[in-house]
Amino acid sequence: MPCTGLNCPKPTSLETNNEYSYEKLTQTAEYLKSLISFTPQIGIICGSGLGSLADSIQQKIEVPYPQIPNFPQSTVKGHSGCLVFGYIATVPLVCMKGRFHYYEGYPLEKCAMPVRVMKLLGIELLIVTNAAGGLNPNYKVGDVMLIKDHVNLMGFAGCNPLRGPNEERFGPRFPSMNGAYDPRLRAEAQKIAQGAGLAKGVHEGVYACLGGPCYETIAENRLLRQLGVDTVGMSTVHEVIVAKHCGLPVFAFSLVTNESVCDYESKVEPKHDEVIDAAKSMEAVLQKFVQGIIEFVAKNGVK
Ligand SMILES: O=P(O)(O)O[C@H]1O[C@H](CO)[C@@H](O)[C@H]1O
Ligand code: HPA
Repeated sequence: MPCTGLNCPKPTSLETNNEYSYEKLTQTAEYLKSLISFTPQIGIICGSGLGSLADSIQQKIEVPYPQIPNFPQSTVKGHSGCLVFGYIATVPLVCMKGRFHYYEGYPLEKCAMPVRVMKLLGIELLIVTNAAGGLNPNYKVGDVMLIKDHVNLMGFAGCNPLRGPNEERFGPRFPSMNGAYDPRLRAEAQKIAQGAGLAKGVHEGVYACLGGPCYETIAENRLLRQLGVDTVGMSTVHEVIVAKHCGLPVFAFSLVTNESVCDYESKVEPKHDEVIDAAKSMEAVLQKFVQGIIEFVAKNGVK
C-alpha cells in the first residue's frame, strides 16, 4: 500500500501523465491508419545514411514526422524524418526514414515509441538497421554484421526504455531478452546476403549502444572489445528491447561505417559525414539485401 500519511505527496499515476501512454500511442496509430488502406506487416527502421532503403517501396505514402500526432522530430543529419508506407515484394510495410537517439535529448522510451506505434499498426516483424563502428578486428568498412545479441550498456546504468510503470497491454514487467534477434531469419540472411553481393563481408555478432553523442575513446573501444562487443553505435538496443517486450520478432544488422580505433598511435577519427558516406556507398547492395529478406518473409511467413 502507498503511504497515506497527511504529509506524503499523493502518488501520481505515471501512466495517466505519460506522454506515451497506451491511449496516446493508440491515437497516433489511429491517425496513421486513417491515411492507409492496408495493414503493414513489416516495420523497417533506417540507420544513419540508410534512408534509401525506402527507395524500393512501391505505391508510397509518405508522412513527415511533424504531421504525426505525439511523434518526436528527427534532428540528425542522415535521418530525414518521414514514415513511408507501401509495398516491397507485395508485402505491405512501414519504414521509418529517421530514428530517434538518446543524445538528441529524448528519453529512451520516446526514442523507442515508434516501435509500439508500429506494433499497434499491426506489424509482425521489425527490421532494424544501423551504422556502427567495427570493433572486431576482422571487420572492415562496408561489412555487414547480423546482430545476434546486444549489450545494453546504458541499461547497466539504469537507463531502459521500459523503466516506469509496466504497460501490460504491451508485455510483461520482466521480459526475457533471449532470442530477441530472430535466429531463423538470421540463418536465412546469410544465404540472402550472398545473392545480394555481400558474400565476403557478412558476420554475426554483438552490438552495444552507448548514449553518445561523443564517439568512444580508445580506452572505451578497448574495453568494449574485451566485453565481446563487435559493433558499437548509439541506437537499436532500446528499439529491440521494446519490440521483444511486445512480442515482435526482430531482424537487425549493423553496417560497419568506420573502424573503431583501439590504437593510440592511430590518427583516424570517426566523423558523422564519413559514416553517412560509407552508408550511402552501400545503398544499392543493402536495398537488394533487405528486399531479399522481405521476399523470404513473403514466401515463408514471419514464424
Ligand atoms: O545508429 P544510427 O542511427 O544508424 O546512427 C549512428 O550514427 C551516428 C553517429 O555517426 C549515431 O547516431 C549512431 O547511432
Ligand atoms: N561509434 C558509435 N556510434 C557510431 C559509430 C562509432 O564508431 N559509427 C557509427 N555510429
